[in-house]
Amino acid sequence: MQAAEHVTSPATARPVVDNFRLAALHRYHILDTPACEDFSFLTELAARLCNVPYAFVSLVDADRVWVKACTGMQLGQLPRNDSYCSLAVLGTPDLEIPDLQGDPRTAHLPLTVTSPFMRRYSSVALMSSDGFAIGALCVLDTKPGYLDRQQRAMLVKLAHQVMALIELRASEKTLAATVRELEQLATTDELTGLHNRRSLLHRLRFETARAKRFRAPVSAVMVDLDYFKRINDEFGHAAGDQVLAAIGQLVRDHVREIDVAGRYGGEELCVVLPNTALDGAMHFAESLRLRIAAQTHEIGPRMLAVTASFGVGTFDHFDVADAESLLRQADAALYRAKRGGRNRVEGPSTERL
Ligand SMILES: Nc1nc2c(ncn2[C@@H]2O[C@H](COP(=O)(O)OP(=O)(O)OP(=O)(O)O)[C@@H](O)[C@H]2O)c(=O)[nH]1
Repeated sequence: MQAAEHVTSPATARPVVDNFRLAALHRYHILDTPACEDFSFLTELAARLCNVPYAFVSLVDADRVWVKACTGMQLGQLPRNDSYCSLAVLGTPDLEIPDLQGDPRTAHLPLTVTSPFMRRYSSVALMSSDGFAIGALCVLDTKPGYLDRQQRAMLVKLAHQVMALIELRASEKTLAATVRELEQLATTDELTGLHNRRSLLHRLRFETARAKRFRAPVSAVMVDLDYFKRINDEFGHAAGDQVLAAIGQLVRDHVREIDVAGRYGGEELCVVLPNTALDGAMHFAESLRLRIAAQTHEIGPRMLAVTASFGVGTFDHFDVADAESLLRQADAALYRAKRGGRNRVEGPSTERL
C-alpha cells in the first residue's frame, strides 16, 4: 500500500518520466475510443469484488484523465489535476486513500466536495509493457475504508486483465493496418500507383458481373501510349519509367473514386467505369486524351509531350457477355485508334452496336 505522504500531489510539477509515460500511453491508441463491453465487465467485476459502488478504468493523459470504462456513474473525462488517478500514476503501483476528505491531496477535489462526495479511493496502476503507469483501475466509495488483502490481490489481477485487453486491442489495430498495407501492396502496380493487372482483372470481373445482375452499364477504356518505344530508345528506360509514372498519377487524379484504373501491361493502361454508358465513357476517354497530350515531362534538359490512343468498350447492350469480351471490344477499338493515326479515341465498332 502507498503511504499517503509519499505520493506526489497532482498540482505539483510533473517529473520528466511523465513524458515517457505519456509516450507509452499514446502508443496504445486507446484514448477516445468508443465504449467497449469487455472493459465495462472488468470494472463491474472490480466493484463487486471490492464491495464498492464505483469502479473506473482511467487513463492519465497530459492534461486530462480519460475514462475508458466505468461502473456506478458515467464519467467521460476530467481535468488531470481534479482526479485521484493522477496520483496513482506517479506514485507506487498500489494506492490506498482511506479518507479522501481527510487527505490534503484530495480533500478539495470536485468528486470529494460535490456529489457523490467520495470518501475512499483504492487503485492499481495499469503498467505498459515497457514499465510505465498509463492509468489505473480504481474503486471508490462514499464511505471511508480500504481494501483487505484479498480484495487488493483481486484488484491487481483485474488490472492485469485490463492491461492485457489494452494490449490486445492495440495488436488488433496494428494487425489490421498491416493487412491493409499488404493488400495495398498486393494490388498496386509499383511504378504507376494504379491497380496491377491481377487486381484490375479481378475488379473488372466483379463490375461486369454486377452490371449484368443489375442491368446497369459498365465501360472499359484501354489506353496505350503512342510510340513509347522511341522514348525508351532515345532517352533510356528510366526516362520511360518516369513518363509512365507521371501518366499513372494523372490517370489516378482524373478518375472517380468508384472507377478502377489499372496497368494492363507494359505501357497499356485500362480504366473500368462502373455505371457508365458509352457516351460517358467516350467523354471520359476524350478528356483523358487531352490531359495526357497537354502534360509535359522533363527529361534532362528536354521537355517531352506524349500522346495516347484510346479504345472504349461498353456493356449496355447484350452481345458483351463477360469481362473478357468487354476487354476484347475495347482492345479492338484501340487497334482502330492506332490504325487511324493514334492520339485519338475509338468506340465499339458500329456493326456491333
Ligand atoms: N520504360 C518502360 N518501358 C516500358 C515498360 N513497359 C513497356 N515498356 C515499353 O513500351 C514500349 C512499347 O512499344 P510498342 O509496343 O512497340 O509500342 P509503341 O512504341 O508505344 O508504339 P504504338 O503503341 O504502336 O504507338 C516498348 O519499348 C516497351 O519496352 C515499362 O515499365 N517501363
